[in-house]
Parts: sequence; C-alpha cells; structure tokens
Amino acid sequence: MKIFVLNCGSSSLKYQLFDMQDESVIASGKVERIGMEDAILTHEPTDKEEVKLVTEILDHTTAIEKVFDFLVDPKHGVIKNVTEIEAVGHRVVHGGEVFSDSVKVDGQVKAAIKGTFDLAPLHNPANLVGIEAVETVLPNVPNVAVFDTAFHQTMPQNAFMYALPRILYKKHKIRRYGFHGTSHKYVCMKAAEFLNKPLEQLKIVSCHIGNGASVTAVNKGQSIDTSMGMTPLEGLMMGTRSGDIDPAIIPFVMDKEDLTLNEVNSMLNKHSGLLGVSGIGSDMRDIEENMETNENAKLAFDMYEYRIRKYIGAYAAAMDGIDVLIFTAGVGENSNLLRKAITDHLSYLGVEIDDEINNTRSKQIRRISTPESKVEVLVVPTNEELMIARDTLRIVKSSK
Ligand SMILES: Nc1ncnc2c1ncn2[C@@H]1O[C@H](COP(=O)(O)OP(=O)(O)O)[C@@H](O)[C@H]1O
Ligand SMILES: CC(=O)OP(=O)(O)O
Ligand SMILES: [Mg+2]
Repeated sequence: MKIFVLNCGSSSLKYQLFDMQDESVIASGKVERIGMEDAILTHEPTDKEEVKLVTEILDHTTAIEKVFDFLVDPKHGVIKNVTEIEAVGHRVVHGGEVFSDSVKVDGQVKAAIKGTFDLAPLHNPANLVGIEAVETVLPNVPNVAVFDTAFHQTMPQNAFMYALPRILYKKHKIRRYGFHGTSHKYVCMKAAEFLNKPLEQLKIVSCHIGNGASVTAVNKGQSIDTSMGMTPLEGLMMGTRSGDIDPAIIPFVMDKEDLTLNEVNSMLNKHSGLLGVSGIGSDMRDIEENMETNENAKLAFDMYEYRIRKYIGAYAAAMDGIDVLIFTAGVGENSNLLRKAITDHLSYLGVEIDDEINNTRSKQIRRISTPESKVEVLVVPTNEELMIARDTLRIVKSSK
C-alpha cells in the first residue's frame, strides 16, 4: 500500500510517499514560501534526480496539486497515477483533549480540529487546509490525522494543570498539552528495541531538540510530563521561541514598549530564543560557529544547554530516577558539543559519555554512554513521517 504523508505549516509543507510493504520512501520533498510569487518546490524521488521549481504558488491546494503533478511526471515522477495513493496521513499539531489517538478524518473530526484553532493559531489552520486540499485533489482516499498532542494525553492532572483559577480550564481548556508526541513516542520505542528491554520497564527522558524543542518524561512507555504547555512556546529555549519566562514580563513589556497582543506574541515566538539572545540567528550551527569570538553567541548556547539540563534533572525527580536519556531531532542528533555540555553536568545521575563516540557523526541509532554509565545515553534519529504513515495504515485497516 502506498501512503502519502503531509506536514503542513503556515507557509510551507513537507511530504513523503511511502511504500508500506517495506516502509521504504519512494519520494519526499517540500514547498516553501506558499502564498508568494516565488514559492520553491523541491521534489526528491529516491531513485531519480532532485528537482527544484520556483513558481507562483498562492495557496496549499495549488501546492498539493503541483506536488501530485511531480509524483506522476514522466521525468521526475515515481508513480503512474495518483490513484496509486491509497491513504494520506496528516500531522496535526494540536488535538486538544479530544484526541488521544490518531483518527480517520470525517466532518466531526474536522470540526474538532477547527475547535482547537485558538489553541494553536500558527499550526492547526494550516493542518486543516492541508486535509481539505487533499480531499479536493484525491476525493476518494481516506485521510488520517496524527496529533502531536496525543501521546501526552496520559499526563496526570498534577502535571497538566496550571495554577490558575480552575474556571479557565473549564471554560477555555487552558491546560498543558505537550507536543512532538509522535517523535517522543517513536524514539522511546526505538530505544527500547535497541537496548533489547521492554519499554514498560524503562524510565526515559527524551530530548527532542530541533527548531522547536521539548523534553518529555516517559515512564513505562507513557508520557507523564513534558516541557511544552498549552502551546509550543513553553519550556526550553528554542531557535526563535523564548520558552519559560515570568508571565509578568508580558504586560510589563506591552506597557513599556507600547506593544499590541499580536506584537508581543510575535516577539515571544519569532524573535526570541537563540535568535533573540545571540542577535546572530536561530540555527544552532551559526551559534556554534560564532561562540568562540562572540559573547552573545556563547551566552545563547549556555542558556540553551542549561535549560535542557534543568529539565532533565526535573524529570529524573518526577520519575524517581532515569534509565535512558535520548537525544533526537536536528540539534539533538547532530550537535556533539551540546550533548557534551549537557551530559558533563549529569555525573550526579551516574551519566558518563564516551567522547570519541559522541564526536563521531552517524545517521544510525547509537549509544554514546560508556559501559560504566548508570544511564544509557542514546542518540536516536527521529522519523515523524514514518510514524504517521504507520498510524495511517493501522487506522485505515481497522476502519475497513
Ligand atoms: N550539524 C548540526 N549541528 C548543530 N545543529 C544542527 C546541525 N544540523 C542541524 N542542526 C539544527 O537543527 C535545526 C533543525 O532541526 P529540525 O528537527 O529539522 O527542526 P524542525 O523540524 O523543527 O524544523 C536547525 O535549526 C539547526 O539548528
Ligand atoms: C510543535 C512544534 O514546536 O513543532 P515544530 O518543532 O515543528 O515547530
Ligand atoms: Mg520538527
């Protein structure tokens, strides 16, 4: 069965086409700058040459039509007809309290996704547009929604409630939800497999450190706490997001700088984090390159690392110990410097890493701790798209 996976952002989309017989990727790609005259579509067929198209793409439906054109293109295509696609899986960032598992999309599901627009204004509208665009282009194919929040629905109340007046939870569902669940779930499963131990026996701290970043405490296979909250802004310092701050700063800055709600939201989500502190950029590679000579870059790195380390300590406390520490996503998989800086300060937990292995680049799952280390420290490449494809297959099969 061929399954198409779509991850729609507000101005971009990423896709992968899988052959589920052996879970191989037939093609992948992305469309950036949707809404502009010079949008960029990059299509990467596994067995053919990559192709880039710069053209006007004003909305997601057009973007998806163009992607499907490439999938069947005589030169760059990988399938004869789009009808070969039997199901489509969508990353939906916010599932609110309604969804604790992936679901087949119908009118009710779409209404529920709409109902969470307020909780994830940057992500969910784009995700729904993606679903509706596929419905237009492939009207008879089942769509499955896979939620970032689903894995965290096992969090206990003491972890997910904010110490705010209770009425706000009742009226507006203001609580912590957590994100990157698909990734945290995948890497924990992979780690247990790699260690040849049942997931149900492990206390895992999973660090998904990408552009967006979150740490999750996974006890016996279940998420019991995570650093992101009602929105993907809480917790760690990120590429452009502030993470935890004193909430009193918001009205203070609005008053002093005469900022509107939109402006302060944009400051916290798009102009803070590594970018805001370093003044250089949001990409960890740029921070690392400048860290020796630029003290703001050094400070940004130190703050970033310190926050992750504090959350690891907090989650060791939450689970009364830790057996496995996982690093994943763009920064977590690639930055040996960051992993070293964090783990050097975890000796109180019995963490010890092998510098040589940590410094070796690889795309494979690997152990970077020494045989003496009391905690297994692993680098696990994440694969949210594969997880979405698997869930899509499971849901489509079970609904037949
Ligand atoms: N070699 C590297 N060293 C340090 N950071 C890296 C390296 N390669 C990629 N990154 C970081 O990974 C980030 C992207 O991570 P990714 O998980 O792809 O994010 P997202 O899915 O949220 O866009 C980039 O912003 C960059 O900072
Ligand atoms: C939820 C979230 O932060 O996603 P991303 O890392 O893709 O920005
Ligand atoms: Mg990501």
